[in-house]
Amino acid sequence: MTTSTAPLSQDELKTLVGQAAVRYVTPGDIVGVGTGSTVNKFIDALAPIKDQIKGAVSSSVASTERLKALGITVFDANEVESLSVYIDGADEIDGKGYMVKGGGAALTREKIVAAMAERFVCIADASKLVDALGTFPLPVEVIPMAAQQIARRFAALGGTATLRLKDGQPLVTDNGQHILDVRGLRVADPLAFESDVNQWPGVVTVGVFAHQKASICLLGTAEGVKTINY
Ligand SMILES: O=C(CO)[C@H](O)[C@H](O)COP(=O)(O)O
Repeated sequence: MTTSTAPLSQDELKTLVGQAAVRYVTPGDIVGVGTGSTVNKFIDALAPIKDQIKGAVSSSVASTERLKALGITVFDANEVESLSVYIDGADEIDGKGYMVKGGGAALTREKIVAAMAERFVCIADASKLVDALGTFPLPVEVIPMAAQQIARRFAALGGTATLRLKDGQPLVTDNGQHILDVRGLRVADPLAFESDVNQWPGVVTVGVFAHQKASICLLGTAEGVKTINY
């Protein structure tokens, strides 16, 4: 008789990488924690070792609430000088560790916390690995009064920017701003693209993470968790 094993679902792959990320947490750490469904698995996996860590710096209201519900202390980023590790998901990650992030609208705080950390450990299921960034609609957090001006600048580059909505209204981020999702862009040079767009008046943060790229990716695959070092 032959037995076949069903392939792991995307959710199961997220659980695997969330659990695998715990080994990058050192006792006594304050851990940088990202946002999203994959990070939620990591937060859940932190719970059993919560007494071994000092706490976390969180990148969103949602992650803060989840951490606190598990009894993990959440520090304000201003109270902490640096972090040894920041753990977060991605919408896309390429072969150099450059990422697109912001599908969960938390990109600005994610970049701030990532910038505090010595290492960025990206946790992602295999669907997030890409040859080149640009298929996932690029999130850009913007000051509302600048949204149309910024959308026109993306149109000049060949992109189509749409205001992200929630319940029929413009989504308001944790920072009180709006999100544009830009389709049809090719991000050939992520470092230059990030620097350029971040200079546009009214852009709070562009969701290309090239200056704050991943140091390591824990990729959930059918064969298990693959560790990619950049
Ligand atoms: O950037 C993010 C949130 O702003 C997330 O890391 C990204 O959207 C991936 O989310 P998920 O783990 O739910 O697939």
